[in-house]
Amino acid sequence: MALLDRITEPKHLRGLSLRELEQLAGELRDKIIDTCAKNGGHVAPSLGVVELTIALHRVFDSPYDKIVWDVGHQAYAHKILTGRKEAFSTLRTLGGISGFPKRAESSHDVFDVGHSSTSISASLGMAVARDLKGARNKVLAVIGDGSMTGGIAYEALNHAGDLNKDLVVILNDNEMSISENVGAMSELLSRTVTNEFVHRIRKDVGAFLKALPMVGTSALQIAKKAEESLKGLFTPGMLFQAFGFEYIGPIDGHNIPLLLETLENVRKFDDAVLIHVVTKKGKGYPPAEKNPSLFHGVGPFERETGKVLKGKGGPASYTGIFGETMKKIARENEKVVAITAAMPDGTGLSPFAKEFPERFFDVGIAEQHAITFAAGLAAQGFRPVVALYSSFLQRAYDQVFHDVCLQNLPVLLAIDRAGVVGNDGPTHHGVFDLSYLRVLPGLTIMAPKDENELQHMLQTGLELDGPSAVRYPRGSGLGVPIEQILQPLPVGKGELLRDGKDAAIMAVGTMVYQALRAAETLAAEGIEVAVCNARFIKPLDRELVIKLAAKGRLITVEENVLQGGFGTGVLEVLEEEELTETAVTRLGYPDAFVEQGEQHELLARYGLNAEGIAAAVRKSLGR
Ligand SMILES: Cc1ncc(C[n+]2csc(CCOP(=O)(O)OP(=O)(O)O)c2C)c(N)n1
Ligand SMILES: CC(=O)[C@@H](O)[C@H](O)COP(=O)(O)O
Ligand SMILES: [Mg+2]
Repeated sequence: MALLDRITEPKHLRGLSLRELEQLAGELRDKIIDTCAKNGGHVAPSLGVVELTIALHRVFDSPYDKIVWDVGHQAYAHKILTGRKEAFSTLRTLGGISGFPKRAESSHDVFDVGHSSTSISASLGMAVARDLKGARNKVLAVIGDGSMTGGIAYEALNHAGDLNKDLVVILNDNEMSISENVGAMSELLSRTVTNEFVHRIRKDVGAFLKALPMVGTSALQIAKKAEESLKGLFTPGMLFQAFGFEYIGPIDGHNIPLLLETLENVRKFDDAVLIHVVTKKGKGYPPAEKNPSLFHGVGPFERETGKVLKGKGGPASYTGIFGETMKKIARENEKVVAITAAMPDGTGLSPFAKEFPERFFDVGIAEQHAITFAAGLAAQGFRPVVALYSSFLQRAYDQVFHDVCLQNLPVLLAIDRAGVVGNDGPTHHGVFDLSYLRVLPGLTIMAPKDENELQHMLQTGLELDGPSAVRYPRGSGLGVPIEQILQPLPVGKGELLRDGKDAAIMAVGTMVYQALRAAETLAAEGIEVAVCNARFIKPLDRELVIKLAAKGRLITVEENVLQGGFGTGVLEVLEEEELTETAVTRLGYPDAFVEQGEQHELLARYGLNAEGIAAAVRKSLGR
């Protein structure tokens, strides 16, 4: 019988020998690789923390002790060890278990995640709650080096240093974000990890600590002294000590005995402690070790070779076209600069970075800074393009309002992953941006019907005097021809793609071709429907709205929540024009968080495909 079959709760780990724990690590890796080969998933982050997860669950008493995972994309071993071994085969699928910790899924998932750098704040809150309740449980945050580039992590450290709570922060340092990690902090960490001198001293201190049968404050004091003895070097230890944390490390995060010993010791402290653990991203699966960026988050792949099964050969992705267009534009306009928040590959900017290294900026997982940094550049005459995922842009809402729109600065927001993203689920779906951006005065908002229009919209945004946003979806374009000359579009004008007397569909972005397909189906049934591509969510083409409203039945379609989105904008125009006779049906996402699943499954579920749109038109006509 596999060892894993004996572990239905973390407490079962306590009966295992060291050799068995190591065998268990192998079995966990096997299960993670097997499942992800079928379902896709965050393979490399999860493989890197298998030993750490075993050690955490062996030493601490989850869920009484609270383990807070940052981002949560590395928590697969945690899921398997906490009663979800069978359910793990449903990972990331519609109706299956989430790829991230989720409180609704298990009492061992103590905080919902998906966005980065929240773990120290959340665990500090839990530590304060514990003390207010007079409880004695431990609280642990596990945060990656990439997530330590996010400002909220330092806000939390700053606060924690002030409160001095019993709190453990485990810094899982694999020297990688999704791509290579960036920034001065990352350099400081890796300097320490690779510095021979520091290693030697720490080894000596480690041996000394082992020789003494002591725990608690005295051991910490020695660790502190060791840190202080590193004269002339500024170390992460000094930084974290300045924040009021005791610092332990760096230690090998794949060495189970060392992890157990360290965690056992730390369990007895009641101060704020940071343990710096060094791991290898993708550990134990050669394709992932060799290419940790690809295997950070990957679709289904062939287990034996690591070959990714789909994604090659079809139409270019919107992301790819965005990256290509950026290069084209930058060759013509030297004021154009590109900014990403730790997603150079995900946003398609890596080729731009290669061609224009001085005009490309990866700011780390720092969306707020990315926007204000862009505003500074724009204030000095540059044309910054900030490429962010829709869901992550939410982090920087005040910066878009205060630093960009209020000053009418010409920053272009390239909003990728707008609409449903698929298996990452509700933390990552980009279904709110039209609503939260539409309320900002002076912001021009566009959504292309296809990848060719995307490039023209980027050109349009860059020719405006004020701020603009272009939102486009995850995945392949439609395979339409890509025009070589970039044409700015007339601002605030939609295009009528098809006329029809019975009703009109006003669609934006990904919904335009679906609307056209719906109109074709309806035409075969004798229903004649007009279809327009709105192109601009703001400013809306009022003339077009008025013209189409005259047909008596208007159907708006968007890949956004209905509250405050494109359809709401159309209703506002009708109200302002007193065209209250027109029957309006709005299609979009409801006032609820959209679950995980394949994009096409989710679109079908919410009626946002040709069939759903056709059904809505029939209903509106009473057929
Ligand atoms: C606010 C936010 N921005 C961007 C991301 C995308 N993202 C997910 S994981 C990750 C890298 C995290 O690196 P690290 O914390 O070191 O974890 P590792 O994957 O290396 O284990 C990024 C940029 C995110 N989840 N949240
Ligand atoms: C965990 C995380 O936030 C990212 O890894 C995300 O899963 C990437 O998504 P894409 O695959 O859409 O780039
Ligand atoms: Mg990392």
